[in-house]
Amino acid sequence: MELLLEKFKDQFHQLPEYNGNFEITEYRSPEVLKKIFSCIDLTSLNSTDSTASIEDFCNRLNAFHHKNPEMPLVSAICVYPVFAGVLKSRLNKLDVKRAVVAGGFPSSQTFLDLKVQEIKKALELGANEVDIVLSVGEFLEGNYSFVAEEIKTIKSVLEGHHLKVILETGALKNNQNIWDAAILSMASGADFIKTSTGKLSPAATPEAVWVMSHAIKIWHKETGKKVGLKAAGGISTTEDSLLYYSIVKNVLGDDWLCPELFRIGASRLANNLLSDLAVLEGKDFHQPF
Ligand SMILES: O=C[C@H](O)COP(=O)(O)O
Repeated sequence: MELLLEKFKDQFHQLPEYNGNFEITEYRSPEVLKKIFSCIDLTSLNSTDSTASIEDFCNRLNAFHHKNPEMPLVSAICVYPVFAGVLKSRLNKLDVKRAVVAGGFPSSQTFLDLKVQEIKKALELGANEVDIVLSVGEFLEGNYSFVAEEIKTIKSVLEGHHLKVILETGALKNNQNIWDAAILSMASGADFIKTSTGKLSPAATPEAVWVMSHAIKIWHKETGKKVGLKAAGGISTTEDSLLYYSIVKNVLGDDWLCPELFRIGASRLANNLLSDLAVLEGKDFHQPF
């Protein structure tokens, strides 16, 4: 793994300076807002979540789509693993992914066999996407092979379902580490790389997403593989989401702007997008989420 990271270091040093100049006003249209809505992993990750509250969450999604069939579906509902069965039973009529955060989320500080057991159990209950957190402490110590082996082991039990690896960019200290964590995760089988758990500050930042987008671009150039990007944590306004949309569009291009390759994980964004869409289209969505 060290050799691989070394090989990609040169490309990191050749990145242009990050200047933060990403246009968003030109993208503020119903079409783009709907596209972003379709890329949301609608998230509920609260200590207070319960079977009843997640059932209610699913019922609200079902009711919203029943009332607004012209609206795209969100990409996924993302919950704790213990609720995977609720998603399976309550969302069986909607074509949305059933995502769980697993593997000792959000710290990742537990034994690999327990991580695997938790994930297998969630899959049995009906999860079909899994978000895990990279072992940040071991990564910062330079134990790259250990971190990579964990990800590979988890990927091997997923039966082809998508694995999203959370880098927890806010804990990685600098862009070189973000780049290395992105390359390590992609080399170990991540289908998506994701910025943050949302449980630590800073969460997603435009600069981290810019670095990760470039890593994905280089990885695609070198290997031919398209890895997705998920920005998550603290993204709540339409403006925030347009900024991430703009960064991905500028670095990776339109090909990446689809639910297969771009996600925004958020617990508060959907309502705000819908109320801005309501203003643009003269509708009323009643803040359903
Ligand atoms: O994975 C998703 C994040 O935990 C969501 O964070 P958020 O609650 O700040 O939107």
